[in-house]
Amino acid sequence: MASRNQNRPPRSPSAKKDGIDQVPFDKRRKIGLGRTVGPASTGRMRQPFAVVNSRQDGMGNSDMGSAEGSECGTVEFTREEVEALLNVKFKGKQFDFKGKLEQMTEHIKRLKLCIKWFQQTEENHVLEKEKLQSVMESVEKKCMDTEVEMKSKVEELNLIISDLKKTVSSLEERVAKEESDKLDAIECHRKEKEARVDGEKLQALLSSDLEKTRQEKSAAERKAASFEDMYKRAQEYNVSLQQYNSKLQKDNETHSESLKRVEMEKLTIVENLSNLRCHNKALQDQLTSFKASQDEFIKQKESLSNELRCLRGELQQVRHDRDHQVTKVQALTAEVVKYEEFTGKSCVELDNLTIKSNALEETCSSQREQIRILQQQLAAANEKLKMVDLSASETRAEFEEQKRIVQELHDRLADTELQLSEGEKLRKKLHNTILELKGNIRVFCRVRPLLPDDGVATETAVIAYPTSTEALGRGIDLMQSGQKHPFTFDKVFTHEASQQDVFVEISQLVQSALDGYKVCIFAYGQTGSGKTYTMMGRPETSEQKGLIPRSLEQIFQASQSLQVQGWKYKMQASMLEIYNETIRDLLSTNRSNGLDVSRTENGVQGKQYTIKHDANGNTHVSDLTVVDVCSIKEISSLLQQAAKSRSVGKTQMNEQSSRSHFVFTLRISGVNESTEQQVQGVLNLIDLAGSERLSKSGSTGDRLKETQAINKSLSCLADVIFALAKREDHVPFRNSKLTYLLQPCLGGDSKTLMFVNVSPDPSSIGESLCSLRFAARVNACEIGIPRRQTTTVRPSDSRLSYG
Ligand SMILES: Nc1ncnc2c1ncn2[C@@H]1O[C@H](COP(=O)(O)OP(=O)(O)OP(=O)(O)O)[C@@H](O)[C@H]1O
Repeated sequence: MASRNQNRPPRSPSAKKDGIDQVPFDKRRKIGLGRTVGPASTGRMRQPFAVVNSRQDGMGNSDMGSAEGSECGTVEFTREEVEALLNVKFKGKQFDFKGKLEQMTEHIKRLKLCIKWFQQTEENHVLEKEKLQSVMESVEKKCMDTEVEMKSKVEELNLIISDLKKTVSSLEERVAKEESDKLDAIECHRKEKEARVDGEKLQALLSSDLEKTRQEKSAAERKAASFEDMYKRAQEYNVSLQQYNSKLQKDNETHSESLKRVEMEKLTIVENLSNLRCHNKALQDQLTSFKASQDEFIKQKESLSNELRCLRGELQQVRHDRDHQVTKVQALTAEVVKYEEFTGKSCVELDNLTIKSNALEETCSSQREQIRILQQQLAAANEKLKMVDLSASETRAEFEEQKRIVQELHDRLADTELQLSEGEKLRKKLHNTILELKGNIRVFCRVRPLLPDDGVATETAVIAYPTSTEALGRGIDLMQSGQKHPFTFDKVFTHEASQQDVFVEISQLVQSALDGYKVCIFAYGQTGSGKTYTMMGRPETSEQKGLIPRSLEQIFQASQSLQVQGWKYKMQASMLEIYNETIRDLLSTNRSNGLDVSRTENGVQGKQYTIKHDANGNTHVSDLTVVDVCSIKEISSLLQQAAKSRSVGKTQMNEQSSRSHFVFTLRISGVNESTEQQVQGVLNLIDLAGSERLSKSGSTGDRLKETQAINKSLSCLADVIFALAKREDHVPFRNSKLTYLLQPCLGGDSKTLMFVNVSPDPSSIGESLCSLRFAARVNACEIGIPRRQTTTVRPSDSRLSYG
């Protein structure tokens, strides 16, 4: 025991003053729940062992002796030396305790040196890492800046390029459009010209036709005039012929009268015929001549009539011709008018087209000018683009260079990270070794938020969290009457920490229950500090579920995913509470008035449960209901049943949930049929009753009895912790049901974690200080070495059973 005490770190005077067994920061920082299983880890601290050095002469007087003399920090260890140091075996005769003690002292000194060296190396590593990270960050920042700048430049350029491309394409489109317009206009112009020429030709033709027609018209008019003259003359001639005819008829009448007279005369003459025969003959001759002249006149008349008829026909023809010519003239006149109109229209159209053509020519020339300007602009833009390309390629080259540097730094960082991870592995191994040598219990502190019932403004906060690097996330300062009480734990959760945040920190611990470790998590703190909230929470809401439901969910999920590796798990759950130093089975189906009952020959009586620990450190409570569970659903219903059992007890006996200690136990047995491995883990999740000062509680009667029972069991817990901390020969585990139940967790080979729950309410500062002091003591307490329960089974023996 004396030699173990030499290994312990010196206590700070302030810690002593506070009555706290404080462990220095650096040492505690490495404290964790390692799970190294090997020849070294399976050995217990209390077992005798021999020292064997890596570069040794068999008695440990090796090169490491050089390290031994210089504690100032110039000593260095190689990996082999460290491993040799971790795997030392002490030599000597069986009962040469003195020799062995010396060897152990030597070995412990070397271990200290090694730990010191490692701490320095680790600090150096951390410093180097930080340096590298800062360099890396600055370079990455620079690089990112450059990248961002580049990106923005490239984007800008891309924008300019796209703008220019758009402009060019739009201009090209416009040019093409203008060209096509121009071509259309030219085509139109050409067509118009052709139409104009055709029109002109047509006009000329029409003009000549018109001229011809005019000539024809004038000829026709002349002809018509001549025909009219002729008609007039023919009419006149007709009139004269009619006059002549009437004259001839008159003459004929006169001649007839003359003939009559002649005949009369003939008669006279006949009378005077003879006389006148001659005369008659002459007269007859005269008559014949007259007849001949009459025939001739008749003939002449007939020929004149024929001529008149002809002339009339001719006149008719001329009239007809004239009418025809007049209609023709009229048609020609209309045609002339039409042509004149058409020619006028064509002229207007031609003028319009000429104007349009002129306008188009003007547009063409202006567009030609515009195209020229745009081409100039394009050339300038191309020039600019070239420049920009040049600068972009320069920037790209710079970027590539930066990228290369970043890559180099990445590589260096990866190397360093590799080194660090190697170091981390070594650190973990050393840490586990330290933990195993020290057998510490981990302590997490959780501060609940201020509740409306606290009735205190946040300004009067009495809890602060130090922000120094060494205490960040691990320190908590309690202010009481202007005095600061600093505490450091493995982890401190502020009032802002969620249930998930808390669970993340313990999930590894829960996982190790599946790996065959005994795991115990319990919550300690004054009434109303948040123990039940932390352990159970509100299982019905996913965000406020506590550690118990979350742990069980994880256990079932992990056990299922391990099935692919050949693992088969069997789980058994039990739940009990310790109320007034009495164990109560919360899953018992025979409950009466909140008490478990059993029927005996003498009638019904309360069950007496006894706690037993076997050689493997497994705890058994006689007659306790143990239920096989296969799913989280089953466990949830059991938890509900337990909650009901507790609440029944509460109602009947006017107790509060905090008036009893709640213990949930899950036994996990795993068999791997392929590797023939067997593990047995236990997960104990405990919600302790709330500590309360009698003076403050003002309890009386049953309530006073409960408070006294709680305080007694908690003070028994404190006694056990203090005895363990002082490494006393006798640890009073049996003084209370709670401590006896927790014996394997506190003094055995469990991985144990204590939550100390603290209320931020200033009126609770006294209790908070007590809780924190107690927790600090627990933190400094050395318990057994976590040991994994694993065996290799014969395939036929793979069925598990509990005693
Ligand atoms: N972290 C937290 N966030 C929000 N509310 C909390 C938190 N911790 C505790 N509370 C609330 O504080 C109140 C007291 O918490 P809880 O019942 O868990 O305390 P307790 O320590 O178990 O008390 P007791 O010892 O009397 O059982 C409850 O209303 C709970 O919801």
